[in-house]
Amino acid sequence: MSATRNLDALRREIDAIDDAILDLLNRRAGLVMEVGQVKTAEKRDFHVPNREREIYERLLARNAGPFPAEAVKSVFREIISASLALEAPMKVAFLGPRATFTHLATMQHFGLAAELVAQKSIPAVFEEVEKGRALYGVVPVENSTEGMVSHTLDMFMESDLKINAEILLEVSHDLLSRTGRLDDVKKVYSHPQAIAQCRKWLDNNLPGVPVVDVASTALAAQIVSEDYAAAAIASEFAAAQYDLKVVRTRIEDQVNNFTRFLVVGRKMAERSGDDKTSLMFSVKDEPGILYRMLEPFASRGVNLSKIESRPLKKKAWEYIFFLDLVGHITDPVVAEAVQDLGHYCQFVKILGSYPRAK
Ligand SMILES: O=C(O)C(=O)C[C@]1(C(=O)O)C=C[C@@H](O)C=C1
Repeated sequence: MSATRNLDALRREIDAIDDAILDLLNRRAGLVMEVGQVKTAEKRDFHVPNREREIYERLLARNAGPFPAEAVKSVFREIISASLALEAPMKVAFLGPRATFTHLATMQHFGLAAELVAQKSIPAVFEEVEKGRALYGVVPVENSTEGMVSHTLDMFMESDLKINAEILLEVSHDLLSRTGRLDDVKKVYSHPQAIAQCRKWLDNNLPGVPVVDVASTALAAQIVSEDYAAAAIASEFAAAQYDLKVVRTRIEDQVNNFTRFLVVGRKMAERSGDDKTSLMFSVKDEPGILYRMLEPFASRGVNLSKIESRPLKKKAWEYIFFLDLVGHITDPVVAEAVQDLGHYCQFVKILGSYPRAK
């Protein structure tokens, strides 16, 4: 006799476990609904990112496998997303159209039960949140295939929204078409940055085939859904959305291609213990100023993770700086350094302290 149990017996046991999981999920949902009533009575926020983080961290530390850590995170992200929707529906605006990488990043961060609303532009995403029609907005900020860093950074010059979180998404491009055959492709559509990221692959595999720039990878997929002789460079997710076949996967020239997105909201995020702070400022135009504006951070050992400059639109040759540092604005050394920086600046604006994405 074999030591392994037969398939029917194993499946019966799996069924019993699934029943127990489902019963527990419903018991959990009942408690969450009670939490919702308490929050309504006490006028508290329904969405509590710090509590969610605590749950993930506790479970990931507890998990001994073989169920993969990544799957623990995604299963519980959906459980919590659906639970929150039982308390109060949560609306999140993102830079659309649907099936862009921003859409993917938004789903990854908020789960599938949040109500995700596509917007036509970065200013429209900000406006939805400013007017209170959405609780959060998601926009690309760095190395993006959907939009430029500068558009998002410029928004903070006028807007008082705060950065609540950052999302890092590994961006991978597929070639998509109606037929799924490389020989049929007589034209390629995509966003200019996606095209740039797949340049070598295109030269080697589709030499001489015209490549057309469009506003987003999702729009490329939409166009191709009506043209049998064309292909789009877009995500695998766009293939499903626009009923396209995958001609080739992962056609980007560089692996490990990450795009960074920002989640903006009307309030400051709470401290998580491993945070980052973004700020913007403009300095007086005088000799040695660049050196002096970095000194308050260097002398206190505050780690700067990024600095960018943008021309001030109203005045030629004057610049605004965007700075990311490691730490929370309520950390004494960070607060002191920022206060010192203020002595050399026309203005300093804190854009938010938020958990560092891993
Ligand atoms: O603990 C809470 O405050 C809840 O609302 C419950 C819960 C959860 O499902 O665990 C749901 C949403 C919140 O963002 C955090 C946690």
